[in-house]
Amino acid sequence: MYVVKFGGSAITDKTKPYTYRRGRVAKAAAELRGRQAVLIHGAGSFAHPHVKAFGLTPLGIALTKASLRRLTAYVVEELAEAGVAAMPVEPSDVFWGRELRRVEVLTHALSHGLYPLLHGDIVPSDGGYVVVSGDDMAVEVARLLKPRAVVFLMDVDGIYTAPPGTPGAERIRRIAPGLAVEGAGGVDVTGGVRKKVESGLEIARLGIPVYYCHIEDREALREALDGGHPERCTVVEPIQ
Ligand SMILES: Nc1ncnc2c1ncn2[C@@H]1O[C@H](COP(=O)(O)OP(=O)(O)OP(=O)(O)O)[C@@H](O)[C@H]1O
Ligand SMILES: C=C(C)CCOP(=O)(O)O
Repeated sequence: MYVVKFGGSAITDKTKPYTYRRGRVAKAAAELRGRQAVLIHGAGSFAHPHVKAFGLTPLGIALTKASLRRLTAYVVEELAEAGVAAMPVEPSDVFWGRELRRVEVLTHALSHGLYPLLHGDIVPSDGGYVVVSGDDMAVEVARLLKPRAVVFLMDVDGIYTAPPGTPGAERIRRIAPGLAVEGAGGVDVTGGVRKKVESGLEIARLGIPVYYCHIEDREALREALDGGHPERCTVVEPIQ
């Protein structure tokens, strides 16, 4: 069993509200057929701009949820066309803050041949409502279900020392504890690449390998899922 997160930067254009990048999920889905996986999609330009503009006000929450439902529908339809039957799981039904309280909803779907699909969202918590990133969800699902690997699919081929394309930015092959990087794609309210690296290290501390790969690089994804060492992804080796 695997956990795969389709990053918001990979499936939407985070510089323009509501821009779904059709075709990208399908490419990755081709490598998921025949394997068990919990899927997560990022919020991208369907939710980060709402949270930034309206915060966690009642109207902000309502608008964010509405636009995430649209994005989830696009992802589920595209997965289905590619032969991957996803079961969208409403995060606020199973999470309380960062805690996944109803993991059986995911395992039930897996045992019925479905791919449970979560997404970064606003969920209830002790203090009211909080934003929980899909990256945090990947950590929590990994903690409870101990997948063989966790893969973060991005619109770049891994984690860089500085925003890709800036002078001197280099791709990091292996992430070691203590690494601090900054950056994000477009509008982002959940910590961008720093959060993604922190989440990867948390997962590696559970003894699970983590890969950051380009969503369009099918070969690299296949290698990661097969337990290989894809040259074209950034890797976090399990920390024992
Ligand atoms: N140091 C860096 N390493 C890798 N990517 C970076 C870096 N700095 C900026 N980026 C940009 O960050 C984006 C990926 O991070 P982001 O936080 O947007 O993740 P995501 O998971 O794809 O999005 P979401 O949070 O919406 O799910 C890419 O568009 C990439 O170009
Ligand atoms: C902005 C919201 C509501 C969730 C963010 O989730 P992410 O895109 O996975 O970081």
